[in-house]
Amino acid sequence: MAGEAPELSAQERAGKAFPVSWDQFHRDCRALSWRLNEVGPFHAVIAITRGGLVPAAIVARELGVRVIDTVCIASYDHNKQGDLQVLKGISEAAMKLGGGTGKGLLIVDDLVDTGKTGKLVREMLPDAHFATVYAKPMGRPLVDTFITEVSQDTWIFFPWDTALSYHPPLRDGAA
Ligand SMILES: O=P(O)(O)OC[C@H]1O[C@H](OP(=O)(O)OP(=O)(O)O)[C@H](O)[C@@H]1O
Ligand SMILES: Nc1nc2[nH]cnc2c(=O)[nH]1
Ligand SMILES: [Mg+2]
Repeated sequence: MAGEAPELSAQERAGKAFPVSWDQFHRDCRALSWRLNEVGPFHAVIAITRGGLVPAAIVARELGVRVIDTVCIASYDHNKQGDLQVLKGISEAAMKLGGGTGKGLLIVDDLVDTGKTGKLVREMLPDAHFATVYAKPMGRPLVDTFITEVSQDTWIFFPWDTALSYHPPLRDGAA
């Protein structure tokens, strides 16, 4: 049939799936906190929304940090990456705590993929420490601390985006 092939989403292009349960995510965030405890103390945590909110809450709890700010960035519309849009910047109060360059601040996100989101936030806070739970090779050089590396052709499914559902058996007719 004539016509263009439908554009593949980032998730379809990735091919491999890496589903993460709440338990696993919590364990990985605790492991991240252990590593960050060697680096801190931090004056404040800056969560890159929305995915960074969940690890930021866990890490802030473990490290005893009570000042939490957000930088709100939209890039993936479901699973296609578009232009980055900063919907809310870092607050004046958090900027002040980081001396204008982010020194002593901890940026937290769930993952780096292409690194575009992380690069943008690093430009806002060049002296901050940037931590993610997961990292793909393209974004990895931007991150100071992370827990698990997954291949570039893997799509990570977070527990807040998924639900338990029926899975058919491997062998046809075995159901
Ligand atoms: O390294 P990159 O290729 O820039 O991708 C990484 C970003 O993509 C996801 O956020 P998304 O834009 O999907 O928004 P969300 O956090 O609101 O889900 C993820 O939470 C990271 O912030
Ligand atoms: N959930 C999810 N969001 C992403 N945004 C960019 N890469 C990913 C990924 O692997 N999983
Ligand atoms: Mg995000």
